Amino acid sequence: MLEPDMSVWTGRVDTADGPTALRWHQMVKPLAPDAPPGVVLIGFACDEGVRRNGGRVGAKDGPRAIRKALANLAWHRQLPVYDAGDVRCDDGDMEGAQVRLAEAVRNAFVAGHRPLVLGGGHETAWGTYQGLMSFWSGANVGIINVDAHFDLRDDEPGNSGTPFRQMADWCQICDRWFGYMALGISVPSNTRALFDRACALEACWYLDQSLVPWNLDRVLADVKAFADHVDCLYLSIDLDVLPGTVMPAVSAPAARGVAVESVEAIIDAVVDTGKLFIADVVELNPLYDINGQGTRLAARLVWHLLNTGKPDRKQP
Ligand SMILES: N=CN[C@@H](CCC(=O)O)C(=O)O
Ligand SMILES: [Mn+2]
Ligand SMILES: [Mn+2]
Repeated sequence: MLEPDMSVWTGRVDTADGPTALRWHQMVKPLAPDAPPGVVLIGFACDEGVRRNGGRVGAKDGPRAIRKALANLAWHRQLPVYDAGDVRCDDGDMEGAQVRLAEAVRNAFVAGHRPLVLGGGHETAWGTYQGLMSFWSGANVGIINVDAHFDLRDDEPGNSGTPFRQMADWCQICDRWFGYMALGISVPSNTRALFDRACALEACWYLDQSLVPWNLDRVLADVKAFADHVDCLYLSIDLDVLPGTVMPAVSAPAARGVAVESVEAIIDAVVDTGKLFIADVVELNPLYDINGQGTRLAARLVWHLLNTGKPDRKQP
C-alpha cells in the first residue's frame, strides 16, 4: 500500500463558524482498510512521459500542488475523500510506475471506492486505464478525453502523447470495442496523421472552437448519447485543454483553448450520466504556473468534479 503524506492537508480553521465550517484539510483522511466507500485520490508523480515526448518536465509535482490547493477549499460533500498517496517514477521506469498505478486503482475499486487520479503527464492515463480494465473486465467502457490533443501517437516506447493509442492497441488485441470521444481538439496542434488515426479508430471528437457555450447543447447531447452505449465511463481531463491564459501551468499551453465554463458543463454532463467510474486530471506543471493561478484552477476543477449539482438560490 502507498503511504500518503498528510502534511499537505493544512489550512484555515473557522472555529467561530461552528461544525459545518469545514475545509478539505479537515475532512480528507488517509486511505485505510475497511474505510466506508468514498473517493480515493491517487497521485502519479511522473515526468517521464513528458520527457520522452519532448515536452517541458515538471508534472511530477502536480499531485502535491493540487492537494495543497484543495486543502483550503470548502467542504460540501456527503461522502468521504481519502488520500492514498503517490505512485512515483524516479528511475525512468515509467511502465513499472504505470503498473503500480494500475494496482492502486484496482485496489481502490476492490475496496468499494471510486479512484480519482492526479497526474503526472498524460501517460498517467495508461496506468489509470489498466487499473480500470483489470477490475471492470467485462464492462463496455467509454473513454472521454477532454484535451487539446488526441494523444494517439504511435511512438514506442509510450509517452505522454500515446496513452489512447495504447488503449486502442490493447482493445484490438483483446477484441474489445475502443470507445473514444475527444473534446477540445485543436486542429493546429494535431497532425493530419492523428486525425486519420482517430478516424480509423472510429473515434468521435469536437474541436476547441466547437465547445463554445452557445454550441454546447448539441455537444452535451452527444456526450449523453455516447454514455447511453456504455456500462461505464472513464473521464480524462488534460488541463492543456484550457486557454493558456488561465492555464499556463502545463507543458503545452493552448493559444485558444476551451473556456472553463464549457469544461465544467462537460463534467456536469458526464457525472449526470451516473456512469462515471473513474477520472484523472493530468498535466499540471507547477514550474510554469503564474502566481499559483493554474494550480488553483486545477484544484477547482477537481473540486467541481466532486461537487456537481450545487443549485443557485433565487430570491423568494
Ligand atoms: N500529452 C500530449 N501532448 C501533446 C504535446 C504537444 C506539444 O508539445 O506541442 C502531444 O503529444 O500531442
Ligand atoms: Mn493529453
Ligand atoms: Mn493535451
